[in-house]
Parts: sequence; C-alpha cells; structure tokens
Amino acid sequence: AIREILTVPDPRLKQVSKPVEGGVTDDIRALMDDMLETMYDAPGIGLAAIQIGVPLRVIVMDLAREGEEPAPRYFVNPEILETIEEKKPYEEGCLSVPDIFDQVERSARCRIRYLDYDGKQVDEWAEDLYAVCIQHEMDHLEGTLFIDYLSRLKRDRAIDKVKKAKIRAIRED
Ligand SMILES: O=C(O)C[C@@H](Cc1ccccc1)C(=O)SCC(=O)c1ccccc1
Ligand SMILES: [Zn+2]
Repeated sequence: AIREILTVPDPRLKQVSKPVEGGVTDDIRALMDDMLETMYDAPGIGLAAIQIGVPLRVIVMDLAREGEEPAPRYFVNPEILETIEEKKPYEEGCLSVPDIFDQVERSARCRIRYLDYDGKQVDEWAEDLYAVCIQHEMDHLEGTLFIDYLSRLKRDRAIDKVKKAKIRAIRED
C-alpha cells in the first residue's frame, strides 16, 4: 500500500531508528513492499522506513532510470563498515524535503553490510549514485536530513518553503 511520506518539520524525522530484531520476517518484507510502492509513486530512488513513520533500520532503493528495468534493492540493519577519504559533491533531493535540491559532499565509495530481502547477509562496496544514495538513506536512520549539512540560512529557507507549499496545498483542496 502507498503510505504517507513525512515531511519537514515533522519531529519524527529526527528519531534514531532501531535495529530490526528477529531477522527478515514476512512482516518486514510487507513493510519493504509498501516502502517500495510508496517510493515509486513519489517518485524517488530511495526511501528509509522512518520517512513513512516506522522507526526501524530498513531502507529500499531503485537506481534504475526511466525506461530501464526496475532494480529494487532492500537493506535491513545496514551498516557502513568503511568509507574512503575522497569526497564528491552531488545535487541531492529528499522526499521529506520536497522540491528542494542542493549540493552535498559525501564519500565517493563506501563498504556496506546488510541483510537483503531473503535475510541473507551482503557485504559490498558502493560507488557513484549508489554511494550517494545509501549514505543519504543511512543518515535518515540517524535522524539526519541532507539539509542539516547546509548553512542555517539555507536550511531555514528550505523548511519555510516546504511549510508554505503545504499550506498552499491545503488551501487548494
Ligand atoms: O528522501 C529520500 O531518501 C529519497 C531521495 C533519495 C536521494 C536522491 C538524490 C540523492 C540522494 C538521495 C530521492 O529519491 S529525491 C527524488 C530524486 O532524487 C529522483 C526522483 C525521480 C527520479 C530520479 C531522482
Ligand atoms: Zn531523504
């Protein structure tokens, strides 16, 4: 089912998400199915469970472009084990900070470990957009948004713009 995506300044987005206990159960898989459906509908390329109000360490992602075969990825209890020194800037967006885009620098490559949809442990290196997106999503699990890396002025302006857009949307209904 498509779930509501929380947007700033919702305080729930600042929660630190808890690890999934008891492995990848059918309930966790049902949650990830809803997350993926919600992400595709937005549309987006990633989603953390806290963005639909579930404070669990679960992430979904699909980096496939328009017209390409969907390539869904599922991450349960993901950890970043290593990052390299080299940093790269990228123009990021966030479904919880709609219509705001700004440059953020992150490690160019990182080594991640997680449980996949079937509960199997995966340990792999991420680079390019995969590295950018997984670091963005992992931040969500710590209650951190990409606008937290911007200046206070830019962050406050972004939050104000999202607030105003929400009020406009309510008036138009
Ligand atoms: O809020 C999120 O986690 C989703 C976010 C992920 C992300 C995007 C860009 C850089 C880092 C992380 C988004 O998907 S924002 C929407 C977006 O970037 C996009 C939407 C449609 C097609 C392609 C990109
Ligand atoms: Zn985000």
